[in-house]
Amino acid sequence: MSKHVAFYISNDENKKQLVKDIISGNYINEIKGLVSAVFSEITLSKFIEEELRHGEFYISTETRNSLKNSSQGERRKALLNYIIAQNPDYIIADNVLDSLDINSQKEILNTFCELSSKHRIIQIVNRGRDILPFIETVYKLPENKLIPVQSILEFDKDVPHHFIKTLPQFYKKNKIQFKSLVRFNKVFVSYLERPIVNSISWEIKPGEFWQLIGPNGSGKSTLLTLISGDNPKAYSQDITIFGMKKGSGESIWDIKEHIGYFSSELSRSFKRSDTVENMIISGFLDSVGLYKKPSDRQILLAHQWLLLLNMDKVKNKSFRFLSEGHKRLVLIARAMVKQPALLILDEPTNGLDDSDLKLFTNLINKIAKESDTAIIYVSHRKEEFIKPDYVYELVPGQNGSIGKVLNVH
Ligand SMILES: Nc1ncnc2c1ncn2[C@@H]1O[C@H](COP(=O)(O)OP(=O)(O)OP(=O)(O)O)[C@@H](O)[C@H]1O
Repeated sequence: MSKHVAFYISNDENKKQLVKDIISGNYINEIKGLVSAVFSEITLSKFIEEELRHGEFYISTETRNSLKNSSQGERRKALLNYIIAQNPDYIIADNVLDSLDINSQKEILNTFCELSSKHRIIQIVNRGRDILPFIETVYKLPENKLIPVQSILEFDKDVPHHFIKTLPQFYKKNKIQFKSLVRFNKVFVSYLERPIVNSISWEIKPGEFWQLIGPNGSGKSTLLTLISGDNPKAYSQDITIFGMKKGSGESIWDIKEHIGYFSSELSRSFKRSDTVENMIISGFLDSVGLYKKPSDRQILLAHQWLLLLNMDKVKNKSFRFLSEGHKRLVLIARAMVKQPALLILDEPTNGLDDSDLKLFTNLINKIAKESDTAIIYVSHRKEEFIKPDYVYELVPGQNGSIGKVLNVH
């Protein structure tokens, strides 16, 4: 078998099991008993858990921050440096380019290219375009059998991914009509005296579709937490959310009521075995699991979403056993059932395979077109299928990132 190989898998395949099987030498006999290191989200989550449990940093970032308080990109860079210091015989690299801005992608690619001259690299990948340049053979794993992929074109099979029905239009009685959803006026945030964002003036109006971009650590998630009410630093700033000035006595629920939220981490955090239908209905209550009897109207609306997603036949199945792509569709429906004024999508396509990516982005474009919900879509990748109305870019500087509205048309 060639030295550097990739396993091209879909979101349906069990990645944890695959990593175990690789390490135990089930697929590549020569690596049995050698020292491995795994570069993946799962490894990072384990280190973050250790940090929380023992209060000790096993890995720290360039800014000497804990992993928990670091941005996604900073975490990945820190993990790679840690792995290099361990000097393993081989590295299993899972979704290498996820969560990284273009410059960090280049940096990590270069590092992996250098590493490949000394260490065997085994890549796990679910997007054709992410296959590392030095990979010699790509395998698929139908029924756990290794089948070499003959041509890269195999990844671009054009499967139809449309949603035929229109979006459920079951409007809320007494729906509040906002003039403006989010208004930041010269917002400044620092952590431990390090300025993060500086003089951010940004307004989001009803129905607008914004993409928020900026390199790793530029403050994108920080801005989202200022909006969603999770960041106490918002109170000392001139921020108005849904017509309420921050610090004017509004509760976190006054804000959350109007926000639908989705991140790729969210789909991993649901570990209970709720049905697909209950999962959607729980979006009305912002709860994990369903503790109240839903109303007829709530059930009807959830069914309309199930029909739209073509998932009415699996409504009684456990959410946990859906493919990653289908889980995300259900979680978008969950975020949308209450017809929020604002839908926040934080790196929503991380880890999606080629096929699920198309399905997912089609749903987002449909929501942008057919509903009056405004969208903030945070992503590093230029998602070719996503068509925002506006792009807001965070540009880092010594005094924190400043914001720029880019012309997309
Ligand atoms: N609670 C905190 N304490 C200390 N530093 C923090 C905290 N939260 C965020 N930071 C720092 O603020 C900076 C901005 O982080 P943020 O997560 O907003 O960036 P980002 O643009 O979303 O990055 P990425 O794209 O990599 O996720 C980072 O350097 C991060 O380490």
